[in-house]
Amino acid sequence: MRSELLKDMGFLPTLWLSSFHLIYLGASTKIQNPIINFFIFLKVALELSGLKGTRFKSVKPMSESESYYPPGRTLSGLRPIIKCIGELEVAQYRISKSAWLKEDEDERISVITRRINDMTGLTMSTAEELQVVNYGIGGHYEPHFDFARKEETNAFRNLGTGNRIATVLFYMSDVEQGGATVFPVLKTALWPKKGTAAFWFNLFESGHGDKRTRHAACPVLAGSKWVSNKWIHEAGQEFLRPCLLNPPPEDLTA
Ligand SMILES: O=C(O)CCC(=O)C(=O)O
Ligand SMILES: [Fe+2]
Repeated sequence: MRSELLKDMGFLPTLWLSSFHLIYLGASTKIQNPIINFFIFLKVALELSGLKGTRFKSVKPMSESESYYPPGRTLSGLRPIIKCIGELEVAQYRISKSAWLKEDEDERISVITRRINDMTGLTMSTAEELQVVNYGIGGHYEPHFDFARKEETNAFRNLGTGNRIATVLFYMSDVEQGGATVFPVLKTALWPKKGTAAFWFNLFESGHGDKRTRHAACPVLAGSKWVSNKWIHEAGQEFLRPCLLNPPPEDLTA
């Protein structure tokens, strides 16, 4: 049925087959209509790409030194995360620049949020702000989970909205070489392509973290990589993605 529909739409089959990455993990999803959701997905992803270059109030330009390495430190062993708000954070696990874009800052951000709600069927009322990330050459993010694991009892506590139930990752640019998002357990690589996006549930319906969602951003070898993340939280999803009492197999949880 889907392929018949796509044939009628002419240009879509290639996009659907080669550019659109949608990962479904867990027993079920509330994405009922893949065709409609595909259009919304594509539209949001393209709109996001169009945001590049926009000046946002909360995003202060970085000085030359901030956009490189912290003064007085050597390259060895230091991997700074450079935040566009001008703060610099040194981390062992990633090199990137990031900014959080507020709803009320630009009409396009709230439109995008509404579309993410349309395409996932999940409420955005407890979601985090949109995070835009840029990786230069060598920029990467080591394997991690987006959700807080059992032992990380304090993570997201200040938000009061539970764990990160799902992730939407938009690719806002192509990358000349490198920069794939890899899911080692799933043996899956998503190659960044402007206007595409990935969606996955981080948590099972029981609320347990899904180990299979472990992922990493491979180093950018040539070019520059732009992505944005929308992290959707548990609170408010009770009737949209009802809980299951049965826990998943222990070896799948983290
Ligand atoms: O840049 C990517 O491909 C993945 C980013 C990511 O996993 C994250 O920001 O949590
Ligand atoms: Fe991630």
